[in-house]
Amino acid sequence: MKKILTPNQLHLVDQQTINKEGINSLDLTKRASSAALIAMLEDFTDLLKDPVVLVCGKGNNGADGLQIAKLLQQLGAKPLVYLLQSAEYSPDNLASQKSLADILPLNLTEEIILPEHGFIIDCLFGFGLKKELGSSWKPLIDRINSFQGTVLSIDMPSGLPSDTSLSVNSPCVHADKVYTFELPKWSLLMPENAKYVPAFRIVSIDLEQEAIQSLETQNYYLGKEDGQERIIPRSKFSHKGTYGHALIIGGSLGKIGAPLLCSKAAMRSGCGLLDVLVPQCGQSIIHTAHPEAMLLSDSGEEVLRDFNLPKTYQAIAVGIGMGQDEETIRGFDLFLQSLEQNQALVLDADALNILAKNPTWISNLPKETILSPHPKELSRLIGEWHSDEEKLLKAKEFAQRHQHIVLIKGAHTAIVCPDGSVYFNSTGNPGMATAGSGDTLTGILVGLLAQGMSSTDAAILGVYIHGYAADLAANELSEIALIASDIIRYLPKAWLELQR
Ligand SMILES: NC(=O)C1=CN([C@@H]2O[C@H](COP(=O)(O)OP(=O)(O)OC[C@H]3O[C@@H](n4cnc5c(N)ncnc54)[C@H](OP(=O)(O)O)[C@@H]3O)[C@@H](O)[C@H]2O)[C@@H](O)CC1
Ligand SMILES: [K+]
Repeated sequence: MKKILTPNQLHLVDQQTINKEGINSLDLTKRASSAALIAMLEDFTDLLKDPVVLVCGKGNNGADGLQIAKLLQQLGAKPLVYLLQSAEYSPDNLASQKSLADILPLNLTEEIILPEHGFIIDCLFGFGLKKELGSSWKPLIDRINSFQGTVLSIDMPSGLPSDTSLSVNSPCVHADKVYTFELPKWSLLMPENAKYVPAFRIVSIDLEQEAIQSLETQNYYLGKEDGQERIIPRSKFSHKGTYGHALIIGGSLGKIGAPLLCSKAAMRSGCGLLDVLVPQCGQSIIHTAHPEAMLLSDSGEEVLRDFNLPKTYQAIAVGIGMGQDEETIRGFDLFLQSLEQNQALVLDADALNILAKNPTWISNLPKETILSPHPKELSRLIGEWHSDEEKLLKAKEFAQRHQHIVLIKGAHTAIVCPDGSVYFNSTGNPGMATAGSGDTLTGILVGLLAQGMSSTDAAILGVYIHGYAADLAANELSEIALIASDIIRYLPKAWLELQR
């Protein structure tokens, strides 16, 4: 997994890379620039043929821009290069200026000339931005944002501080894509910054891994290897008992689809045996639609009432489609009280709503329960927030206080752990914003927990593979047409790909 570091830490890693390799800062800037250009050319082949304007600042982000301009010239392109007028350029910036013949002066009072189409490469500020940009920057940033072509930002969209969220009123480049060096930056992952960063690509520049390892952080970005290394291998002499017995509790009249999706996803994630506890109205539905699952009977006709568990389970998921009938709430309370402290548990949907209304019941949850709320359910649990940062802080405070895992679902779902670590997911797409998507995640989680995985590992692998299956599905079916059943349908492919 990749660490998410602060600007000071990033500077340190740059410095240690320079020291360890015995190179100078300009060498690293050149390396970064050519890596960024290669990535941009892979994504936008027209970059060599359409008009390109580089807008460069006075620091090393600007130096990157000047070096990219030089490389573009060497490839036969004729980019326009604007450089911010300043009395204090960084040394790399000054050195890079020398290698370019035609540099146009950029000052905040004069409008830059832009072509009708093509590209702007935004190199005004990278992670060196110390605070939000003042209003004097607004005309220039507005001009860039009014450009009809494609805006590519180097390292950061200029104006977006890398380690905090931006206040709504400060000027900031709305990039079409950001090419960020080596490690993802905190603010690129915040949903409220989506308008500045609709997409980003991490460009490796071979920074010193030892230096990165030595730095402390609680924030991580998940990659494929993090999913891969958590996969449970299946042994030749194993049997269904080896892979755990899971239980799914949920459903109510009109909402039997939720536990059905959940149970299918659980078995498609490798658990050996699965029981489903639904009210009577759902039993034949589950039996017919998911013959691999076994049914437990509840005396409730339309809603769950008994929560009567005849045996013990390696993992239980509860809440999906359950509703909040008085009888269900009473049964759920008794169920919580009956749980062993080491019971692996996932709570979703109405289980969370009931908990939010009865916060003292939270103390009955086994440690490291995974809570998988959608945003409304999350706010009922942790209270309202005014920014992504506040949301994360509140979720973290909740996770640490109660020693549970809280999922903040969305683009880059955050897995907030009891020790304060936060893992941001890298898979998934907007096609997942559809009914039943959360039920499939809960199914995957309980399926993994049943196999004996720790809650943190199950959350990391579960969230990753859920998004990965949805990405494979969207590639073939489109984000628009994607439905939750497709995520389950593509789980086998996702597991195969992840095992490669
Ligand atoms: N060898 C390396 O280090 C490598 C670095 N790399 C590249 O360098 C970038 C980091 O470079 P950087 O540290 O020079 O910072 P950068 O983002 O260019 O901006 C700093 C300038 O902005 C100014 N400034 C700040 N806030 C401001 C504000 N609110 N309003 C106005 N001005 C403000 C600040 O001025 P000051 O306040 O210090 O006077 C300073 O002049 C990084 O993102 C990556 O692209 C890669 O090539 C890999 C190798
Ligand atoms: K930039």
